[in-house]
Amino acid sequence: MKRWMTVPCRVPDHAAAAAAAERQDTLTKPPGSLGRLEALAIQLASLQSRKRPRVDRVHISVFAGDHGVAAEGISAFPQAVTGEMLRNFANGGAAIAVLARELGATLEVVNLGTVNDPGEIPGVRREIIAPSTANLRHVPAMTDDELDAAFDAGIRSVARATADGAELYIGGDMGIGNTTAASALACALLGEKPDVLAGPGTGLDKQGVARKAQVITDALCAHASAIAPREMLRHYGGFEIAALTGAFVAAAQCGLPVLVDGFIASTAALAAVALRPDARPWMIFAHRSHERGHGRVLDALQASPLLDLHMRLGEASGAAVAVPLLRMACTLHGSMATFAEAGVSEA
Ligand SMILES: Cc1cc2ncn([C@H]3O[C@H](COP(=O)(O)O)[C@@H](O)[C@H]3O)c2cc1C
Ligand SMILES: O=C(O)c1cccnc1
Repeated sequence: MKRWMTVPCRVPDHAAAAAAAERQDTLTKPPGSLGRLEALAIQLASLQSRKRPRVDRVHISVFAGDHGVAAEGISAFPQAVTGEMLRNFANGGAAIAVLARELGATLEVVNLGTVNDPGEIPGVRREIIAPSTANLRHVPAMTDDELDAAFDAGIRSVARATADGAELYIGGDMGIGNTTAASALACALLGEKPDVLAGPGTGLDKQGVARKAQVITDALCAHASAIAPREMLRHYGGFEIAALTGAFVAAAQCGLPVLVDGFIASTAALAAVALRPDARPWMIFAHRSHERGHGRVLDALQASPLLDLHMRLGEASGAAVAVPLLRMACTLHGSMATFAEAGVSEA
């Protein structure tokens, strides 16, 4: 285990949570009537160590990487799409680019290795590890060095977010074939069967999903010796998945709250919690993806996501859509009048 992984995560500020809870009960509403918005404001207060939390400054990092397992025909789309989407992120046409603009969030896109590499593009960071991971059906997806490089990419993105004064960190994924990698990783971490976790991804038909489940079954058999979470991540993961794992641990270590996106990001979060259980309090789960395995992963993390919009895109899009809810929770908490201020009678 590398040294950074041994650094403990910050402990949420329970006094700030208590102060925020106390303030909630003085606001002009029946106590508890704003439901989960109250809990969110209190949780953010404890994570930001502030009586009145804010999520004005949002940092979004989208990590892209290709997957050797794409050779097994487990995606409805060709592998070239990963590289092509990098241009679309940079040109502002991808879903997450539109949402980040709408939110006034910082969006950075990190190319960790794509077969159809677009080269230098303004607005895309090049942190190439290799053109692709290896085919996890037969061999480990990554070498030790590649895994560490992917972790580092995630850790560095958190450092940039912190330096930029971010109040919330969001991580996203782009990588054709990554629902297969994430499903395999989740199967390994949870001891679950492939047909419970494998879903259509970008739109496989029934036969395609059955093929995908078989590929994962073969992988679990080939890598039965990968027992420790780090080894599971190395054997089944991808560059972008490992970067997200590294980022989530790093964010928890430096006390930056994380809003977790869909199936891919949640599986990276599951790996992060397997590596460092004290990272879990720093995660807020944005939405329930329509991808089949997400429910099982959320259950394992004891997470109740904020939204269920049947989204199944990744790219951090589901997390971005949930940001306005966090902002409204903070604004209500910070700006509502108290009973005393408004001259309203209490119960
Ligand atoms: C145009 C396009 C944009 C995307 N943005 C995210 N994904 C998402 O879908 C892919 C995973 O699904 P699978 O495992 O079935 O390949 C990943 O790239 C993920 O980020 C996209 C997929 C496509 C096709
Ligand atoms: O929920 C996700 O993260 C997801 C689902 C399908 C395809 N790509 C990502």
